[in-house]
Amino acid sequence: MLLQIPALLSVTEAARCRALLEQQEWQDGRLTAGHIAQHVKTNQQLPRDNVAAQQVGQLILEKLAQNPLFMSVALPLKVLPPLFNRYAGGTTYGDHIDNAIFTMPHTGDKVRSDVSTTVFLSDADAYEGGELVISDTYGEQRVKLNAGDAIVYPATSLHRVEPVTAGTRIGAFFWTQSLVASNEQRQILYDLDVAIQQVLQADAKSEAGRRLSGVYHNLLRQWSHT
Ligand SMILES: O=C(O)CCC(=O)C(=O)O
Ligand SMILES: [Fe+2]
Repeated sequence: MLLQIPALLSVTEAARCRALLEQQEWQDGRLTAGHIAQHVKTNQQLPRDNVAAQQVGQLILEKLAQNPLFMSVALPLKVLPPLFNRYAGGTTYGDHIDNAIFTMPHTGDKVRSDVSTTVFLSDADAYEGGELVISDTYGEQRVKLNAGDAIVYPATSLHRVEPVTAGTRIGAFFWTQSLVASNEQRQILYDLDVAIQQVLQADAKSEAGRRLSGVYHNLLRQWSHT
């Protein structure tokens, strides 16, 4: 399931992050690409030890932790610190599937990528092209969001970023290991959560809401791994 998270960062926050990141020294994205990505990746990235990138990454992690939509759809167990990329002058990232296992900086903890996220930091009208094209069970979804908005999608999906033919696209991207590895089970839990919130908004003391909430937690107990 693809889910948009509107205004994960405010327009002002996104502009401030973008201004800071623009001044940094960007590297060839191929440096961090695996064998297959080497051939399809021409974008740029900031190195993990870039201090400005770490600061913006920290802000994004704090915003995620306060975002009910992200918590509900991703059910995060471990979130890798965000990385940053830049596309301009026709650069692109062709079709690929993300690596399954990453290493958490500092701790060396292994993280399985269940959920992929891109946070758009450039305004959609600031560049041409640059759509994130994600293949899911219903076909190709073309995603191009405003600065501060994020898209969450299953890490199992084939995806690419179309060449940016004018202007510059800067974004953050990162992977999350979910408490629930299965896309299908996460989708069921998300739909159930949305329904429960609707029932409880209409009637905070709803008996049905209380029972459904119990079902949610009992399913999560069965399906989660920590
Ligand atoms: O730039 C994006 O939106 C996605 C980047 C991406 O797919 C990756 O780095 O694996
Ligand atoms: Fe990717």
